[in-house]
Amino acid sequence: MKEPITVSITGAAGQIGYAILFRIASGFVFGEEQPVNLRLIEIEPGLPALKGVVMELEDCAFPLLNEVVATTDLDEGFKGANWAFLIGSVPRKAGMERADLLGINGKIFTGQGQAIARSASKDVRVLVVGNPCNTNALIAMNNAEGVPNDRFFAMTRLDENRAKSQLAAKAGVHNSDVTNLCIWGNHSATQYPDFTNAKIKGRPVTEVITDRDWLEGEFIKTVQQRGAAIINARGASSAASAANAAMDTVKSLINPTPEGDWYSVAVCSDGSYGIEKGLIVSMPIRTKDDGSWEVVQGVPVNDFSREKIDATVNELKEERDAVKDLIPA
Ligand SMILES: NC(=O)C1=CN([C@@H]2O[C@H](COP(=O)(O)OP(=O)(O)OC[C@H]3O[C@@H](n4cnc5c(N)ncnc54)[C@H](O)[C@@H]3O)[C@@H](O)[C@H]2O)C=CC1
Ligand SMILES: O=C([O-])CC(=O)C(=O)O
Repeated sequence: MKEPITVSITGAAGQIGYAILFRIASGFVFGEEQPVNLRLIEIEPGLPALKGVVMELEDCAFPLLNEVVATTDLDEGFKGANWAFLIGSVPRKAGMERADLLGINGKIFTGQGQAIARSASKDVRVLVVGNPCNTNALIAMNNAEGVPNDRFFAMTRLDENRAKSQLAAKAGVHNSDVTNLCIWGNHSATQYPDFTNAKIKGRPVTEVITDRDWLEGEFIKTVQQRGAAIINARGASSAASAANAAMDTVKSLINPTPEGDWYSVAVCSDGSYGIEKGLIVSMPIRTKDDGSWEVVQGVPVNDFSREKIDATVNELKEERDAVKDLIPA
C-alpha cells in the first residue's frame, strides 16, 4: 500500500461536501491503490452535522480511508494537505448573480490562504469551488505567501460538462464524443463556452451542428444560465454535479491529458491569449506526462471568441478591483 495522501475539504457538512466525501474516500479520485486522510473543515454551526457525516464515513468502512479529522481550526484542517478543496461558503439564491456573494464569501479566503501557506504540505494544490470561485481563488492565492501561483485552481469543469452535454444532445451523440471544449473566463453568466474549437468525434462541432444561430445564441446562454436554472428547479444550487465536476477537475490535473485534447479549469494567467497576468481565468489546459499542467497554446480565437473572452476577463478585473482590500499589496 502507498503512503496516504491528505485531502482537506472546507464546507464538508454542506451539500457538495456530502456528495464528494464518500466518493473521494472510495478511491474514485486518487485511485484504488491510494489511501487517503480526510481533514474536514467547518464553521461552528456546521459541526453537529459534520459529526453525523463522520459517523457515516465510519459506517462505510472504506478500505482506503486512513484517518478522518473534523475541525473548525484552519491550521489543524490544512495540516499536511496535499490537496485542498475550498468549498465552504454561502451559495446564491434565486435572483442573485454569483458575484453578489463576493462581499459575504471573499473574506473567508484570506484566512484560508494564510493557513494553507502555514500548514499544508509543500506540494499542496488548491481547488476553489465556493463562489464566486475565480475571485475567491485569487484571494486565497494572494494570501498564501510562499505557495506558487500555479497550485491554485477555480472550478469551471461543471460548465464544461454542461456544455458537452448540450452539444451531444443537439448532435444526437454521446457526451464522450465531444472533446476540446474550453470554457473561457469567469464561472459566471459571462463565461464563454467555446464551440468554435470543440469537436464531435474529431470533427469541428460547427460542421456537425450547422445551426450557427443556436450555437451562438441558445447554446451559450443555456450553459451560462444553467446554475440559475438548477436553483430555480431544485430550490438549491447544484451539488451532486458540482461535486462530480470537482472530482473530474482533480482527475484531469493528476492524469496526463489524452493527446490533442484539453480541459477547462481556471488558473493564474501567465498572459497567454492576451489575458492579463495574475487573474484567475479559465482557459484550455492540459496535463503533461510529468504531471505538471500547461496552457494549450495556439487555439484559434476568432473575432466572435475575442469579444466574448474580453467581456468575461473584464468582469474578472472588476471583481478583482472590488476585493482589492483582501489582496495584500
Ligand atoms: N464552481 C462551481 O461550479 C460551483 C460552486 N458552487 C458553490 O459552492 C459553495 C458551496 O455550495 P453548497 O455545498 O451547495 O453550500 P451549502 O450551504 O450546502 O454548504 C456550505 C457549507 O460550508 C460551510 N461553511 C461556510 N463558511 C465556511 C467557512 N468559512 N469555513 C468552512 N466551512 C464553511 C457551511 O457551514 C456549510 O456547511 C457555494 O458557494 C456555491 O455557490 C456550487 C456549485 C457549483
Ligand atoms: O449557480 C450557482 O450559484 C451554483 C453554481 O456555481 C453552478 O451551479 O454552476
